[in-house]
Amino acid sequence: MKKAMVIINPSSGKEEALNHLISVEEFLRDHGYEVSVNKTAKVLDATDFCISACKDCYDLVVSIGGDGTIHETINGLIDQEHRPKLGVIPMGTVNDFARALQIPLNPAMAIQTLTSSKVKKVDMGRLNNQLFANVVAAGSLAESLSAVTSEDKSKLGSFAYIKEAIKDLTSNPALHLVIRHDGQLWEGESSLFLAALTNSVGGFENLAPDAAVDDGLIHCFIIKDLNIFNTITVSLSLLFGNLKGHKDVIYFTAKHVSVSSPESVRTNVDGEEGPALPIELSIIPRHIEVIVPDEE
Ligand SMILES: Nc1ncnc2c1ncn2[C@@H]1O[C@H](COP(=O)(O)OP(=O)(O)OP(=O)(O)O)[C@@H](O)[C@H]1O
Repeated sequence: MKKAMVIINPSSGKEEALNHLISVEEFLRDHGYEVSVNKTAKVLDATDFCISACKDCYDLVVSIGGDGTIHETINGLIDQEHRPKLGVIPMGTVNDFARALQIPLNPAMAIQTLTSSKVKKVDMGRLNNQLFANVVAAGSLAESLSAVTSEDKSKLGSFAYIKEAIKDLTSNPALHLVIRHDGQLWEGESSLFLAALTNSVGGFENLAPDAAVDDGLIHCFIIKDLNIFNTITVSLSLLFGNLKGHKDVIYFTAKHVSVSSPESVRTNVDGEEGPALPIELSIIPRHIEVIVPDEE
């Protein structure tokens, strides 16, 4: 019999994940799976559950939660001989990973995709010794994005990030960053460095419109030191999907990137607080298999 492990974060989004648990279990059982359910209670529980799913040769791991839960789940796949397929029921406030893969944000519809015959091989990023699925951000802005409250995200959606960004860019100085990418060097003052694997970042599905989930590339944006006027124009470019065309934004793609700073700088990884600089980023092409909706 096929085996599915459900990893559910009851605290994600508006704390409604548990309302959908029985439907997920019933749907999987009706489709021939033996189902085990693991509820997360604290940081890294999802990673530990996913490691045991790999060791016990599960066919499928279903992550019910937000991008942070997916981040912790995929980190259980590192260096495992057997890697189950991943199914996603988006229950977070932003759900970038689901958006990028066109997985329905409506939970009842997302459940139906779990038996889709379409499986997509998706790139993963490696940051030092962990994986990331969506985005790494560094700079004072990244630190304040980590501080966006769940309450604000639920109320304002992606605009919670714009609100925090404008507050940050108008009050904090830019940082000195040293960025090496595929043999090239950029050094200067920057308000934010972003490395994206998918088109959707912070709920803005247009942030990196060229980023395909399986293109083997890290899509990088260096946002230079901004004054208040440029902060507004950069925010508008972001909204209208032309961030890379803004005169104060440097855009490039790479397979290896290192970021360091003489200052003490923290990062944000897949929406959660990440390690301090320096960081090394690389791409692991088509590393995990995600169940996505069948073609219309
Ligand atoms: N039972 C729990 N109570 C509180 N926090 C939890 C629990 N289980 C896991 N966590 C933590 O929740 C965070 C992940 O939340 P997740 O990102 O899934 O939801 P979200 O923040 O609402 O969604 P999004 O990232 O899409 O905005 C991780 O830091 C994880 O360690």
